[in-house]
Amino acid sequence: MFSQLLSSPPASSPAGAVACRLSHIATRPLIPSPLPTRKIRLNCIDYNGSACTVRFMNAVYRGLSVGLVPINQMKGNPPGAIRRSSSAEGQEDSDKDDEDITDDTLRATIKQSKKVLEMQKNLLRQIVERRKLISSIKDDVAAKEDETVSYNQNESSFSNVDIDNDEDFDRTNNPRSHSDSYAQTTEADVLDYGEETTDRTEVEQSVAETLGLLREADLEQSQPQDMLPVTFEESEYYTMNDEILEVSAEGGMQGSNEQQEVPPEEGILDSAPLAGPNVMNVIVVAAECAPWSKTGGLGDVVGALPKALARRGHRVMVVAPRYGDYAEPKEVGVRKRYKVDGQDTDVMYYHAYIDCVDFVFIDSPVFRRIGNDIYGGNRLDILKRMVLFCKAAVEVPWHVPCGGICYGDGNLVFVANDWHTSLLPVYLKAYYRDNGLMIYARCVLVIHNIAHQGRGPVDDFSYVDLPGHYMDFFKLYDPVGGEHCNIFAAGLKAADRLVTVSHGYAWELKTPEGGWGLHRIINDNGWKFQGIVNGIDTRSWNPKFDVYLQSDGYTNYSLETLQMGKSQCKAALQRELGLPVRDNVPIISFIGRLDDQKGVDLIADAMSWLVGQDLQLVMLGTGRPDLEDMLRKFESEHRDKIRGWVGFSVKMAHRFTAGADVLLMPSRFEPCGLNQLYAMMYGTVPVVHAVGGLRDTVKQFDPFNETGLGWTFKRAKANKMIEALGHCLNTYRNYKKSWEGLQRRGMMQDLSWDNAAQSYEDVLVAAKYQW
Ligand SMILES: Nc1ncnc2c1ncn2[C@@H]1O[C@H](COP(=O)(O)OP(=O)(O)O[C@H]2O[C@H](CO)[C@@H](O)[C@H](O)[C@H]2O)[C@@H](O)[C@H]1O
Repeated sequence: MFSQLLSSPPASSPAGAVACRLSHIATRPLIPSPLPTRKIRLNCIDYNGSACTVRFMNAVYRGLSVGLVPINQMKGNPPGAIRRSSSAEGQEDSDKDDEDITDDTLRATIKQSKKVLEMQKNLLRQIVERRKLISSIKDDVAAKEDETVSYNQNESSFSNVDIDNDEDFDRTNNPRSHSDSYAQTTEADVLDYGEETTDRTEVEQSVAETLGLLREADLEQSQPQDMLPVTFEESEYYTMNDEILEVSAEGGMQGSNEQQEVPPEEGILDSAPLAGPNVMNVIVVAAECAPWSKTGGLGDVVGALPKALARRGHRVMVVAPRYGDYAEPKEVGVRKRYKVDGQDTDVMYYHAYIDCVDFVFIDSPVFRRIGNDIYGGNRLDILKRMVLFCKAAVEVPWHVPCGGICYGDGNLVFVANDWHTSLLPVYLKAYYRDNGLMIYARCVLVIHNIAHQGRGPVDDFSYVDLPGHYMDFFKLYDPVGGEHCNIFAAGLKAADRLVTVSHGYAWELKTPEGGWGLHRIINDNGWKFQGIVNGIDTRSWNPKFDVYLQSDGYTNYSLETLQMGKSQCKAALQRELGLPVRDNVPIISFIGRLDDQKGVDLIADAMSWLVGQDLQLVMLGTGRPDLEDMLRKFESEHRDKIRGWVGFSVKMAHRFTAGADVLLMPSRFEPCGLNQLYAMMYGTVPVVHAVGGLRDTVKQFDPFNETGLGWTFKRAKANKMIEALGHCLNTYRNYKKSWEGLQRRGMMQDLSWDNAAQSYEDVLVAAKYQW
């Protein structure tokens, strides 16, 4: 099929660049026939050195390259019919067309193509400008609408403020508002050019689609049902007049001197796919995905890693439950039925395409209205939800057409996350691969936190709906739980590869203390296990672009404006929390789930020392009721120094990070930790327990060599934490230059997901070729 067209062009072929550039197409799954296409013409040179008009057949639509076929061979031929078709008729047509093409035609063609490219360049510039404009207008509007809880010392305490999850996510719309603004930009652009010729509109639309700008709804409105949008690949090479021009999706032709001030990581490729021939279909499956659903770091990872994989050229989908009425995802009109505990349960699918990633949400009554309590309910309720979710998720590549075409099961790797989706690799094996289906699909399982495993009595096995011999995957004995059914254990055994979120945690997981009963299984599967340190979403967690710093006296800042910007944010935070506004008092912050893991009790143990210092302590968290009460109590006892914000507020998490001088993370264990990474990005110096990912990411400050990023303490004990904090405060107060050095080194790191995505790609490739 297309591989015949695209592989091994004659060495002399001027079209070699086109062909080689698109060679990864051959590795993609087969596409359904008849292939829905929409005509867009690109004049270029074929393998024989002749001019030809090529037509993208839904080509590279939404990251999936499905074909590049010379238009003169499309006439009457199915997609598989290619230039060197053995069909006599095809050969005749082809020869005749070749003869018709003269040098003049070629010159005219090249001229026309140049015009088209110039037009694209202009359009791209306009899109970038409009997107900036619209998103700044939207941010202003959002900022005005944003509920601000102004603190009144005489009235209420912050510790009484519980932030409603949904409400907060509504206010946390920023990643989504970007996508909205894309969509609006596109609408505006399309309107502007509404009077133009069809050809031009097609090109513009394709460019807009390249940028991920068109929403599903836009496409439905603007095109006949049977025509799918076409697009140039995010960044494509065209051979023109022996020149290779690279069209950058961001700012027109590469090499242009224009400097655009836009947030990084917009999910838009500005170069050829970095993954090269390793381009794959990747489906990330998780119980939460920010900004739609988030209880902690898992949501952040699932919201960001897929975009980084997409930037490398992979076709990437995220599958998560639909907990609420999300604005962007639209129903795809597919309904499927799965058995859970003997009962038929219907699911529907919602889809949105944002930042080059397909987000698919599985809708069922069991997921609705639990957005504020994703892991709530009794053990069996949660288990049944996860059975349904995993059964549905594993079939998504067959049932959910993303951009009109299902992913299919070829060249496919699932990435499951934590125990909630550990049934996925088991189902993939038991239902499909054991039966000769989906034999090329693989599953990588990522461990974000081994403390939660989906443990239950052995009888729980009856709910997972698997053949009896699979019991061995689940049955586990350990001194704590006795003989029990362990969902995570089954996933670890069945997955093709295992990843955890830092090197330190990878090591800890192999120990009895760190493996929480699963260390033996992890050791047995050590050959397929490795650590990859998380990255961060440097668009939403970036002091330069942070939308939560654009109102209430906060300000965006960067390395260049660090001192002024940060002290303005500090003053704004003190004002917002009703603390004395003083620039020279250090603010220490804590953000996190209030549970054993995060070591908030160490802060309690150190309270008398803390309140004896000239400092301000601000804590944001939700979780165990006794720890929530503790926060409230600290605040009421030390109103001049301490604020304990009980609730989940993404806005306040950003503002704490920007306004504080120090982030305290006394976690007992920490697989990776994202808050310390966010803190460093904002010039906030971390003081952490040297464990798991915290040890990997926070290098101890060395005052003699002026190196390091913060302070670490080796044991999770209050006195050790106090010691580290003491050094930290001494440096803050007496060694301003060293302090600034710490801040700057933290901010200058590349903490983006791009590095981690590359390592994930290696794992995906290893899984793909593993039998
Ligand atoms: N009250 C609150 N209001 C608003 N935001 C709040 C909040 N409490 C926490 N958050 C946010 O939730 C996230 C927490 O992420 P972490 O990685 O620090 O921990 P978590 O234990 O949830 O994640 C697990 O998975 C991640 C991802 O792999 C690992 O980094 C980590 O070590 C592991 O325990 C951050 O974005 C933080 O700002």
